[in-house]
Amino acid sequence: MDDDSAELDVLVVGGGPAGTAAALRAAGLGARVALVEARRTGGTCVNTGCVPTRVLARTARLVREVRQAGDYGIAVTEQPVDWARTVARVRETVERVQAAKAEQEALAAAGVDLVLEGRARFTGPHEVELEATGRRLRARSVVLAVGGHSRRLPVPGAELAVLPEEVLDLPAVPRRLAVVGAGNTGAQLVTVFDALGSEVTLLEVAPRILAQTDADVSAAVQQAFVEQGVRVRTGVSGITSLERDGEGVRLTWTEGAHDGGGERSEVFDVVITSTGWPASLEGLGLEAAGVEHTARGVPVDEHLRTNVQHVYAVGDVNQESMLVQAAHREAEDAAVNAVLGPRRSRRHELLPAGGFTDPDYADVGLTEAQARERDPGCVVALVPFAAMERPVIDDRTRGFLKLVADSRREQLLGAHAVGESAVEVVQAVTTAMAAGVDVATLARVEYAYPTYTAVVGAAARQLLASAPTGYEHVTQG
Ligand SMILES: Cc1cc2nc3c(=O)[nH]c(=O)nc-3n(C[C@H](O)[C@H](O)[C@H](O)COP(=O)(O)OP(=O)(O)OC[C@H]3O[C@@H](n4cnc5c(N)ncnc54)[C@H](O)[C@@H]3O)c2cc1C
Ligand SMILES: NC(=O)c1ccc[n+]([C@@H]2O[C@H](COP(=O)([O-])OP(=O)(O)OC[C@H]3O[C@@H](n4cnc5c(N)ncnc54)[C@H](O)[C@@H]3O)[C@@H](O)[C@H]2O)c1
Repeated sequence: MDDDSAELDVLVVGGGPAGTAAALRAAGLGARVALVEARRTGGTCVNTGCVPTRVLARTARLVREVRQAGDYGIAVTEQPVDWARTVARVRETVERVQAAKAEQEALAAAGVDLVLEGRARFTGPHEVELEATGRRLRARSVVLAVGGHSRRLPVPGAELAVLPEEVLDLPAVPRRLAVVGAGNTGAQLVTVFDALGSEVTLLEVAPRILAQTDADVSAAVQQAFVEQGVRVRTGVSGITSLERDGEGVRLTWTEGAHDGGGERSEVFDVVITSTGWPASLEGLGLEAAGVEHTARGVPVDEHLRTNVQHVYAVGDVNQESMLVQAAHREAEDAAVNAVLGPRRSRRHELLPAGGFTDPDYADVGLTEAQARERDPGCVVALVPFAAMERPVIDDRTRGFLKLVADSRREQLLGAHAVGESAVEVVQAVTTAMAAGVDVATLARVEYAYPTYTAVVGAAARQLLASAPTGYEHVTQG
C-alpha cells in the first residue's frame, strides 16, 4: 500500500536511540524524513534508563572504594550519603550526555525535521496526528520507535510502589527497601541502594535472579548479594498486595513451594517494582493503521516490518532485544528497508550486554545450557578472577570468565563474565567473535600485563587444554 501524496518518505515516531538512528540513516539515504518525539530526544536510555542508572552505579562503586581506602593507608571517615546531591549529580550528567550527543544538531544537519509537538497518534495507515497541535503528517513509510515503559503489577495497591524511573524522586535513601523483580533493572537497583545503606530485600518469581543469563553468572551475582547482606527470595509465587502501613508500605507475597508456599507480609519504607517493560502503545491508534500488536509489543518479520508492510517497528517496541545496541542496529536496517525496499534481514548474531551491579556481569552469545542443547559435546572453560594477577593486585578477585566453544574447540559460542570490568572483558571476546577469530588464535594473542582482559587468553588456553575445568594450569601472560 503506497501513498504518493505523502509529503514525507519516512516518518519516525519516537526519538530514543532507535528513532534517532533510523531518522539519521534514512536521511543519509536521501529520504525526506520527520522525527516526532513526545518529550525529549535521548529516550529512556539517556533520560531515565542507562545514563541515570550508570551514574548511580558509579556512586555505589565510589562508596565501596571509600570503604576500602583504609586498606591502602588512606584514612577516610565514612560520611553519610547526601542523596539530594547524588540526584543532582545524576541530573547534571544527563544534561552533559545530552550536550555531548548533540542529537538535535545532528538531526538538523542531516536535514531531519524534528517535530516536538507531543505524542503522535495514527489517524490512518500513512498518517499521524500530533497531540499538542493537531497537525497531521503523512508519509510513505513509518518507523515506530516508541520504546517501552515500566509495568505496574496487577495487584491491589500497586500504585504505592515506586517505579524505576521514579527512584530519583525519592526524598531520601529508604532504610527498609523491597525490590520486586530481579531482571537487569532490579539487580542494578539492589546494588545501588545496598551501597547507599538500605536494608534490601529482593523478590523474584523466577527460580533465579537474572534469569536470562548463564546459570553460573546468576548464581555468582546472587551469592555476592547475599554476602553483602541482601535478602534474596527467588521462586516466589507472586505478589498479593501492597497497602499503606503508617509511614511505610506493607507488601504481601506468597512464598514459593520450596519456602513452604505460605503468605508472608512485611512493612518496607519503599517498594520498587521492576517487573517488566511492555511497549508504549497506549494512545498510539495502531488500529487506525491496521497494525497488529500483542499485550507486550508489536511483532515484526525478518525485515522489521509489522503486518502492515510500510510500517516498521524497531527498538524496545518490538520486544525482541531490549538494549541500546540492538535498537541502533534494528533502526539502521529498518531505515534502509524503508527507503530502498526490504533488503536487510540480518538479526542480532552477537549482542553483548551487561549490568553494573557489584560485581558486574556480562554476556554474549549462547549460555552454556543453550550451547549444550545444540552441541552436547561443546567445551567450556571457566577461569576464576582469583587465578589472574590483575584482579589479585586490585583485590577484586570475585568473579570469572566462562568461554563456551564448539566440540572441536575452534569456534567460540558464548562468553559470560562476572567481576570487575566484566562488561569490557566480554566486549573484547565479542570483537574476536565478530572477526571470526578461532580459539587457537585467541589463545596466542598477547595481552598487556596486568589487565583484566588477560583472562580471555587464559580461558582460551584452557579451552584448548584437555582438562576442561582444571584451573591449576592457568597462567597469565
Ligand atoms: C533502568 C534502565 C537501565 C537501562 N540500562 C541499559 C544499559 O545499560 N544498556 C543498554 O543497552 N540498555 C539499557 N536499557 C535499555 C535501553 O534504555 C532501551 O533498550 C533503549 O532505550 C530502547 O530505545 P528505543 O529508542 O527503542 O526506546 P526509548 O529509548 O524508550 O525511546 C522511545 C521514545 O519514544 C517517545 N514516544 C513514545 N510514544 C510516543 C508517541 N506516541 N509519539 C511520539 N513519541 C513517542 C518517548 O518519549 C521516547 O523518547 C535500560 C533500560 C532501563 C529501563
Ligand atoms: N544494563 C542493561 O543492559 C539494562 C539495564 C536495565 C534494563 N535493561 C533492559 O530493559 C528491559 C527491562 O528490564 P527490567 O529488568 O525492567 O525487566 P525484565 O522484564 O527484564 O525483568 C523483570 C523481572 O521481574 C520478574 N517479575 C515479573 N513479575 C514479577 C512479580 N510479580 N514478582 C516478582 N518478580 C516478578 C521477572 O521474572 C523478571 O526477572 C530489559 O530488556 C533489559 O534487558 C538493560
